[in-house]
Amino acid sequence: MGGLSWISDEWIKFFEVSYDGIIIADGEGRIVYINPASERLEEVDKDYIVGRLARDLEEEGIYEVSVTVKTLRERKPVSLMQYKGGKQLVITGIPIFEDEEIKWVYINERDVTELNKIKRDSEEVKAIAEKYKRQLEELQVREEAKSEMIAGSKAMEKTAALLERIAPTDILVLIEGESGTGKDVHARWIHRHSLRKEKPFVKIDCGALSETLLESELFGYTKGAFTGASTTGKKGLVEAADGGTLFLDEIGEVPLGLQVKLLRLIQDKVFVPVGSVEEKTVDIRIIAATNRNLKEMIEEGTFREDLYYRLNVVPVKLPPLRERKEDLFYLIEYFLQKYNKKYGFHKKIQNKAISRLCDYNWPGNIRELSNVMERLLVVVPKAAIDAGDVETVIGCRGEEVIRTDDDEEKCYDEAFGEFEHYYLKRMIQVCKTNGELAQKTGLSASTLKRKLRKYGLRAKDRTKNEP
Ligand SMILES: Nc1ncnc2c1ncn2[C@@H]1O[C@H](COP(=O)(O)OP(=O)(O)OP(=O)(O)O)[C@@H](O)[C@H]1O
Repeated sequence: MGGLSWISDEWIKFFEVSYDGIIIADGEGRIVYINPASERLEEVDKDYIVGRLARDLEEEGIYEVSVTVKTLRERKPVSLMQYKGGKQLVITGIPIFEDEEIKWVYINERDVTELNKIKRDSEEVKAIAEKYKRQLEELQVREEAKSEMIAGSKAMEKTAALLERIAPTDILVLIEGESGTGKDVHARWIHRHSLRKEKPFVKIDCGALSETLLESELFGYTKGAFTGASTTGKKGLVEAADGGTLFLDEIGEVPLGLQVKLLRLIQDKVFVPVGSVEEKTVDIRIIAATNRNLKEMIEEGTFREDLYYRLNVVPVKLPPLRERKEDLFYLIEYFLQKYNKKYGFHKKIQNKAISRLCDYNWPGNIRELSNVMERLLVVVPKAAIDAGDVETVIGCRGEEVIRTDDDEEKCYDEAFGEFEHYYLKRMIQVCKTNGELAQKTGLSASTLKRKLRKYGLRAKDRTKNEP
């Protein structure tokens, strides 16, 4: 091994099996050792290289740029990137000094072709994923824009006209309506027709989370704000909505403690992340929605009056479907087309079937109608849906439908009792509070209490005054 006789054979064995190329030159730049990996990477023969001066090999073109020459010249570690036979090599030269003179130059050569390919591939995969994500988002926006908001009845036409006027402003909107009446659809419509439409629309269901979780989801938290908090902290949804719209769904479910913080956000557009003392400012439009009677909640002391008046600048009331039967015809037609298109059908619906749909009370509102229409189209193997098919599909809900086929067998009291039982059960599902139940049924608290007991029904009320 020439000038390397001072290195033990054991060490040379390590060099020989190294995957990296290793070259050692002396202080004059004469190659004294080259390992098999370097021969392979540089496509050279050690018998031709060892004993030769690096600068001669550079002149001969064996090495395009000799790292040995460069290291000797610069007297410090040098790194170069070179291409050889389709390979990409990173070559590093390290001078080893003795009495301030360079005694040896140690050269390490690493093939980074695969590494770079993996990096390039992963960048390409990332770019493709990004592209698809963008396309998906665009598609979603277009789909959303396409999804119409059907408003056939006079009441809903008025609401639509109001929304058109207020959408381009930043005015606060409070949407009230039972579950499934279209609060989400209306909030998204306002955003899509606002000046913020290119910015995010962020929805949070305030009823789905505990107070602590809701606060950290909304306002985010700083690192280590609580046990289990991420070490980096987390941005909240309020910040995610910056520039766009924040849709606070089920606002009536926000606990009193958090209502003060929401008031501050609505009034001054400022908030404080959990665990922080610094206020942050955002530019957001707020739309809130509820299926609770907030006025009643104020009386009960469970909703702040100041927050209610702040939110309720423009109230949008969405009546239940049973109170706007005119819309039903348009909605039936809309869902018929929608699901025909989705499943590639050309099904029709007979007038008697429409009239049967109109008889139904729709406690689940438009969401229920949408589900029923989809089921009808999918499960009925006929070109035209008839009244019997509607009976079958709605009847699948068991006791939700009053069976009339054997009414003639019953006395008045029995038939009426069945109806009353069904009616009260439905109303309990629809009404959120006992006050609302009393108001909608027109029954006094004591009568309600008696009748509910008679049928073994329980109001799922959250108010204190049980009837
Ligand atoms: N005016 C409408 N035109 C067409 N489809 C509608 C309309 N309103 C609601 N829908 C449809 O009805 C379903 C329920 O609507 P949405 O989720 O907006 O109701 P919601 O009042 O927000 O319900 P919840 O209170 O349960 O969240 C959705 O599938 C929606 O697409």
